[in-house]
Amino acid sequence: VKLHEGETAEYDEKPSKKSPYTQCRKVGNPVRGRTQGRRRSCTTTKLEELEHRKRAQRYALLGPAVMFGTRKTWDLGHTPCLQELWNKDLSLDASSVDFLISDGEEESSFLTLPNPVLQRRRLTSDLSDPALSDQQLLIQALQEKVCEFQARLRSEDATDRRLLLRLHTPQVNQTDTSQEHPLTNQEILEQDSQLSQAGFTTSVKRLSAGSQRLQDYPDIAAERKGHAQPRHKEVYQLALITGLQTQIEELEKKLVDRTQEVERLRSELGATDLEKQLELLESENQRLRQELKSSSIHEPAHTCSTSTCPHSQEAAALREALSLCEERCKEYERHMAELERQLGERTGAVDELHVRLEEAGQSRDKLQEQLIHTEEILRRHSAAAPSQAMYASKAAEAESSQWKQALMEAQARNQALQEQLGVQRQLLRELEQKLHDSQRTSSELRQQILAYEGEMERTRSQLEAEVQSLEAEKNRVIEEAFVRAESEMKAVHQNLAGVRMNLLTLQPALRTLTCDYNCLKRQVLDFPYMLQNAIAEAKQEICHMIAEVSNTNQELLRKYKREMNLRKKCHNELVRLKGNIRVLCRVRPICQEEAEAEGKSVVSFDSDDDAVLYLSNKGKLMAFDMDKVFPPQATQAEVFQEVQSLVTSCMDGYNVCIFAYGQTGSGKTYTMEGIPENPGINQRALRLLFSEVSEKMPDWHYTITVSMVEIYNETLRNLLGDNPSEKLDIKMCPDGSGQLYVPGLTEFTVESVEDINKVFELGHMNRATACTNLNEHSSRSHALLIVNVAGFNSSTGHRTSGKLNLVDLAGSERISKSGAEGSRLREAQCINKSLSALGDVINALRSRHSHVPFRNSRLTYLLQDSLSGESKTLMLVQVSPLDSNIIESVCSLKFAQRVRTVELGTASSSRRHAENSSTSSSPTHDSVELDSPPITPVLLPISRASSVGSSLSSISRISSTRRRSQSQQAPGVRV
Ligand SMILES: Nc1ncnc2c1ncn2[C@@H]1O[C@H](COP(=O)(O)OP(=O)(O)OP(=O)(O)O)[C@@H](O)[C@H]1O
Repeated sequence: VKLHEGETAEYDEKPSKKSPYTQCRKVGNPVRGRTQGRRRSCTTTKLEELEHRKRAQRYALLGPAVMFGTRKTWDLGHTPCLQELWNKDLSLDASSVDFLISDGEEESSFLTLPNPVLQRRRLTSDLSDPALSDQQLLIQALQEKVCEFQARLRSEDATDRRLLLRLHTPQVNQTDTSQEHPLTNQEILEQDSQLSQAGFTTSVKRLSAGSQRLQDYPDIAAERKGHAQPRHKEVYQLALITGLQTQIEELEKKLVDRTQEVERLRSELGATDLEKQLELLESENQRLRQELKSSSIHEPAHTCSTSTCPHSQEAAALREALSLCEERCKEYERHMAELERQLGERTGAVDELHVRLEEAGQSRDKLQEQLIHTEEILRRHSAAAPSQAMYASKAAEAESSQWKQALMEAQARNQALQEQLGVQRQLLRELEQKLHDSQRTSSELRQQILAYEGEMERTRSQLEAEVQSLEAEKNRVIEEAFVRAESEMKAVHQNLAGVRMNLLTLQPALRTLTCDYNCLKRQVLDFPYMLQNAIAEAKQEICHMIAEVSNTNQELLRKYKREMNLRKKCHNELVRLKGNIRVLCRVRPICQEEAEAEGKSVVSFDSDDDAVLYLSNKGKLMAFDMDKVFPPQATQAEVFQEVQSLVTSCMDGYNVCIFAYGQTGSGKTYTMEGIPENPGINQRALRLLFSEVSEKMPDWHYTITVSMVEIYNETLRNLLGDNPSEKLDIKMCPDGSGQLYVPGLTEFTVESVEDINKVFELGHMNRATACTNLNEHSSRSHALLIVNVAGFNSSTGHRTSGKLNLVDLAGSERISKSGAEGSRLREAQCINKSLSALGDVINALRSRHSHVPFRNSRLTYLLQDSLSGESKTLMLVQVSPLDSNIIESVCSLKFAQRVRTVELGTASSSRRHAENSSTSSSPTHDSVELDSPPITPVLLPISRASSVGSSLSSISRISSTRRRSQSQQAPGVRV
């Protein structure tokens, strides 16, 4: 501070309007060629200046602001020249550097330039002046800003400039060879170096060059020399402007870069590719269109030629496909046009961006021009007055802020444009993708079109070949037809000649025929009237005859009904006469194993009488008389035909009982149930009932219900119930009707054969579940199928109720023979007891006992209503033809014959014999005397023979006679 003050004092002691630089020059000039005294004083001054410069060098190291004020050329302040220098900055050569150093002045004068540090100190001292303090503060602020702005710009050029300076240093040294100031040059170089390092070298050089220009205007220079300090301010302002220019340049560069980048991106984004693709697609579309046109041109002719061809349908299909392809092509063309339009829009947007960029460039140029203009104004104003300079600098600062704002806006615009560019790029990518898709689709379509074309070509060739062949065929046929026509024409001509000849001869005949025709015509005209009369007469006759026939029919129907009633009465009378119990015998065939084992049948038949059965027992022939005997070859149908009249009786309200009796294995179950492929009486009876029911419709309505029970060891089981093991009981109806019923017995209403099959299946299944061995179990139990038939005549209101009991009895067995014990013995005892009870009941019934022992067994108790009253009973005795079973066969046959004989006896004698034989009529085989010969009259307790006093032969004869008379009556009697 002392030094500054001292220096300031020094300058204050020499108040002058000239700048220190001018002062120095004026002081320095006499040094070279004037008086010694003056040289001495000048030497002293130089020494002081050197001292100052040393100090300034030290201060120059403090920072760029200090260094900035150390060069003498900073007071030039010619803005245009500065601009020129700026523009020519890179073209500085050795001469300019030389000029920079020597600038046409003496080395001493250069060296005696006032120290900028002193000048700065002068400025600092000026701060004490209140009038200039604001201005100086503003200038200092501007200086700092300029320093900041220029620091970046100058750092790039610093190295180059320094190198240039060093290259020209020898010249400078040569120029400044003054012996008096050997260290001054070195110091200057050091200063330059330091300035270069600080980035101000360029500005200094420019300013040095400007000083040269300043010398071209001596008056202005002189004036400015007198205002050293204001010039420094101008320099600062210029530096500020320079900094702003630098920024503008940078922004310009950025703009240029962005523009180039936009261009590059445009090229990279494939605008040209898109255009190429568009061109390709357009050319492809053009080609396809031409192909389609050509194909459509060829198509009609082809169609016409092949309209009658069998391939026309195929061709039509191909044409259809082709039209579809055309439509698709059109659609893709439209799509392409849309894409082109979008591309045009994108191109327009890019052009618009270009325009905006150009506008930005123009605005930038305008800003530059404004800047130049402002600089000029500033320069002028700075030259005019410091206050104006300050104002100008303020304005420049304000403008610079505006420029900054403008630049920021430009940057923002640029950013927005870049974003738009990104969007456009994305859109272009999408369009590119769409174009790829379109290309792919068009290629596929092209392939399809090619395929169709190939197909059409093939079809066309085929059609052409066919057309050719057809034409050849046509020509051949035409030729043949022509030849044939010619020959026919010849024949026709010949015929025509003959016909002409005939015509001449036929004319008289024609006249005759015409007469005949006229006669016939008259007759034809009269014919409708005649026909009408004849029809009316015929109608009358027909009506008369129909009435007669109708009357006859009525009479016949009445007679038929009367006869039917008579027949029914006769049938019932016949049954009554025959007895309500009929006995049939069936001999089962010998199976293969039995034939192989024994192969001997002891049964024989009378060929003249089918009611007699012979048994050969130990060489003696035993004859048994039955109502009918079925030999082994008798079929199920034949057996059923014999019993069907009884079955239909239940529809008239009778109770019917059909039971099969015989030893085990004699064929009882086969006869009653049969086998699935050849059903027995049970199923056939129900089928017959169904057919009768349908026949009697609609006068009669019948309801058929079915129950199935089993009697095993005197226990009643419900075979159609949910629990077949449950024991049932037989009870008397509480209504006092005397009817029996079984509480809990299941009844099924059946209406079809399917229902019957289901019922039988269920009963069979329940019977099987109740035992371990069904066959054995079935042999030891009685199976009953109970069918109730209830009828109602809707016209007469008459009701009927009948019951059909179909019984498969357990097999009779000789206990003494089988030697059964335990449970088997009990089973046999139960079976024998029930069979004995059955025999007793039958005997009592046929003997018309007042008491019939129905309750002696479950079986007879259950069959009570079917065995008593008006009920009808049929016993089927099953016999085995084997010799090993002859005893059982004899017992069974004897039992059957007793039953039948009792029935045929007189009532009184029957009753008597029945009473006498009530115990002996039991069918148990143990009662048969096997050792004694089975003489029939003896064994028959109350035989028909005893009543009529005849032998076996007489019995057979009588039986045969009855059978024959019965069979003679049968056609009219049987229902
Ligand atoms: N008329 C016939 N034609 C052909 N085979 C028969 C005939 N009668 C019986 N059979 C056969 O003889 C065998 C015994 O018959 P089935 O079982 O009907 O005797 P069963 O008297 O019912 O015996 P069980 O008292 O033990 O029940 C069976 O195999 C059966 O098919």
